[in-house]
Amino acid sequence: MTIEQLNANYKIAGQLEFVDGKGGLPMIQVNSAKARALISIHAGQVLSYQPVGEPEDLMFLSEKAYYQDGKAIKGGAPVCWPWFGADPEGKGRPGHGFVRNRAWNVVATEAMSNGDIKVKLGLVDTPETRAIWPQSFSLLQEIIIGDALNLSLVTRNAGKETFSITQAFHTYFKVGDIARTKVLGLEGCEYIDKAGGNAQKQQSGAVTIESEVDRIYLDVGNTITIDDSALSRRIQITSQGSKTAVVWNPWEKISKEMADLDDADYQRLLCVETTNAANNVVEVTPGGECRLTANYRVVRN
Ligand SMILES: O=P(O)(O)OC[C@H]1O[C@H](O)[C@H](O)[C@@H](O)[C@@H]1O
Repeated sequence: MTIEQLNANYKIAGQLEFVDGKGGLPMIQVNSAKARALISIHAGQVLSYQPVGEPEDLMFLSEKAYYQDGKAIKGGAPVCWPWFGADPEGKGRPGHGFVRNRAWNVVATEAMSNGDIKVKLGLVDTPETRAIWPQSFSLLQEIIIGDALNLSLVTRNAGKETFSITQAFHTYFKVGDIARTKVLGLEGCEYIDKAGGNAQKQQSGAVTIESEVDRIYLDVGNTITIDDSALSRRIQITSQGSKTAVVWNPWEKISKEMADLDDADYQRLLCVETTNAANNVVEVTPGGECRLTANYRVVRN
């Protein structure tokens, strides 16, 4: 659909419109009484979210991000699906699955009675996706933009066999200064230290970032908080349908190596990802569905 057709079908006057985004990718701009947001239909990815009255975006979005078919957009809330991390079958398929670098469809937009804006984006299997992953599926992402940002990813098995998935909202949060940022809520959790030879360790106290951090926390609770003293804010992440969480910061060397990150970006980003990863594999039976939800809210004292 063209931008004109999308606007004719789904625009919400004064609050939501479709625009030609960077790289000519179609995007959704939300500007309501509660918040501003930018969503890329390509990749089904929220790129920006800022509640009214908050001085800063919640999300980090790289100045050097790619905006092209076949590439992931570095920043915002990428969707990793139907696997998190490297190809689980070692066949050389793309890391983090294949839905974060292809076009999704607009399913619906809605102005809710409480002033929130709801956007539904979808993706179903095609010959192209079945060549990568031989399953019939229907994926629906519900994005609710209000005082908080609520993301839900609903996986439906449209085939005849049970399939297994891992998945993530691989969200990049903006932080004022990584050296003054802590992650709370993971105290005492076991984690797989991907930057440390996949050793299993136990978290003692708050998570602080002083070098590359790439960890899958296991059996986590449903609330994790980013405490960012440089921006004087805390971001509360509440999840449902997830028993693992990933904390990632590339630190200096990887920031320099990644062409879609600026050298110093590790100082201003932190990924805290709501996941089904590692041992938290989810089975979806024919006709069945599973739902992964992440809710992001700025909390001030
Ligand atoms: O650069 P990407 O493919 O988006 O991946 C960025 C990072 O994502 C996750 O957090 C993984 O745990 C990391 O191992 C990976 O490096």
